[in-house]
Amino acid sequence: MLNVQNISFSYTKNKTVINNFNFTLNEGEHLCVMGESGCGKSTLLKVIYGLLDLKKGTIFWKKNQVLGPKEHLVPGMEFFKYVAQDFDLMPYTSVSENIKKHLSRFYPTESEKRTQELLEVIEMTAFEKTKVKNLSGGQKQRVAIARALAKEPELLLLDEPFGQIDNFKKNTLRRHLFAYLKEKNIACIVATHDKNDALSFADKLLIIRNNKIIVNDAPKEIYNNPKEKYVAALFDDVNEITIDGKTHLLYPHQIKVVKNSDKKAIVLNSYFKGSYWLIEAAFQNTTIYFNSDNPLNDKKEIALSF
Ligand SMILES: Nc1ncnc2c1ncn2[C@@H]1O[C@H](COP(=O)(O)OP(=O)(O)OP(=O)(O)O)[C@@H](O)[C@H]1O
Repeated sequence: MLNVQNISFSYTKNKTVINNFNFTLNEGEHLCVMGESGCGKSTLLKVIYGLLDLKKGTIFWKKNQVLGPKEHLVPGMEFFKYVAQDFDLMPYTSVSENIKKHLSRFYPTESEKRTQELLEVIEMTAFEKTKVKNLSGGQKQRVAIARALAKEPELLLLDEPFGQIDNFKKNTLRRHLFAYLKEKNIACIVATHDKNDALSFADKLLIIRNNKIIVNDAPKEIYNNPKEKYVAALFDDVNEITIDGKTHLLYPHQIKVVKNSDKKAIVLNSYFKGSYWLIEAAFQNTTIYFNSDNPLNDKKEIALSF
């Protein structure tokens, strides 16, 4: 189990980036870390991997304490792997050599089998002989993930793992990768801006705001009962609507157009979203967003139900 206890970290004296974080993660569990840009997601991964020295607190993986560069000559924990945003690969060697570099040369058959297995997970079998320098950003990102998995770490730390990968590939890669991690009982922590990483695949979701953890729970709980607008806005457009003196946070799919109601709005815009339209409308001195099967005419008055 990963046990993060009362940790704090700052790069400079007067600005704390991680302020008293506490959480645990079991073996094989999958945690997503979300929050606005600059809130400290990447820093948290680096601290857990042992690349930075903590100001306060402790991190343990089972009985082993994670130590920073001050106390650990070669930074980075042996049973962890960390894939940074700038995946540092060997550009002049092939995709399969990059993966194999981390496998034992004494067992060539095993090593080849494992490389093939990982090439399949990242859907790069066709590129096994291609030099890394000739790959696209997204392809390099996939090779970096396979390389990190080569030695089967106990904990995998991924920083925006699908940031450079197109939607089509991203969806299959996510499914393959997270199923593979579960099958091998590899725990993982993913720093992401993408709600799909969290909602469909994470066991737990941790949300950071102003350098503090504000929520740590199952993604479904957080999505269904967002504690504040900041949290709901990580998943979708969110409407803050006051009804009878009480403020409600509503996602666009929770507002419907009806024939009659006392809640009237004026349509401002309709945005095509593929399988539905997102309607922008003026309601009680504020702008709201909701979904509709069809576009609505600008300036039209409509009745809504929440
Ligand atoms: N090496 C550094 N030296 C000083 N400050 C840094 C350093 N790296 C990051 N920071 C600052 O620490 C804060 C947290 O940065 P971090 O990269 O962890 O955020 P993040 O949540 O991962 O952001 P993003 O989502 O944009 O990747 C930011 O204010 C950033 O400017």
